Amino acid sequence: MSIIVENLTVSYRRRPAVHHVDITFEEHSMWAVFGPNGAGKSTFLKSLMGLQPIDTGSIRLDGLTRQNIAYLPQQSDIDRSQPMTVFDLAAMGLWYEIGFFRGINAVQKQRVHEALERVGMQRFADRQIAYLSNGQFQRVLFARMLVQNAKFLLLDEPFNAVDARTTYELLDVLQKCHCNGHAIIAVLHDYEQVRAYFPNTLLLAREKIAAGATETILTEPYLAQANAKMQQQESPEWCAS
Ligand SMILES: Nc1ncnc2c1ncn2[C@@H]1O[C@H](COP(=O)(O)OP(=O)(O)OP(=O)(O)O)[C@@H](O)[C@H]1O
Repeated sequence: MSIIVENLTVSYRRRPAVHHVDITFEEHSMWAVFGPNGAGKSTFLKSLMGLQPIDTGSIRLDGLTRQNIAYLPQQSDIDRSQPMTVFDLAAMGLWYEIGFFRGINAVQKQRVHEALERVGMQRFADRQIAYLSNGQFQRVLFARMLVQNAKFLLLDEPFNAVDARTTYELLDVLQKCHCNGHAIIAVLHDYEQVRAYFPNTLLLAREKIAAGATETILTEPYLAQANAKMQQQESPEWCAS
């Protein structure tokens, strides 16, 4: 089982945000996607999910269906004002199994409660999501992702605007998912988190700068190369090819 990305280019108004990227994500792997601001990290993740049209190249799901990939978008992409309880939001992880209109059975209900338990939100099951803190809301989004029970978990800046304790506990949840055989691909900004928790890193600066074992990728020469590449691409002379 793998996600195979070949020669991927994704543009906004003909300007590439992701440029000729090749990489394969194998099952059971744990990857950080790291790079400067505007490096195309979120765009890359959205294109893996089929949420962003691609210009060239391909994304092949080998031995996987879309149902096997769960996606946790940035909090800013989610409308929190709608009336919905914590339980209902977590239960949306069952969508691939039941669609919008069927009710959930006792076993599925139990799965939702277990997922809420794993992220420390079981006692808030009946609370409206509008009343949650950022950290609590992120815990519920993690529960929704756990309920889906997908083979690959894709997360876009999951710890942005989240308190330190929640970040630590959710990193622990991710590590357990990895130990239980799930593959994880997360866009992250925090160098120390990547070094401490993620065995592999894809370093992006619109192009792939490097990919592989984190200790060999998050090094001064590669990081400098990523920054230089971004500056070069910001210049008016840079012409995508
Ligand atoms: N919807 C959009 N329309 C036009 N341009 C966009 C859009 N989304 C992103 N971009 C541009 O594409 C480039 C890559 O953006 P993206 O958000 O993928 O990068 P990122 O690495 O996730 O950035 P950050 O770390 O700042 O969140 C940036 O130059 C950004 O301005």
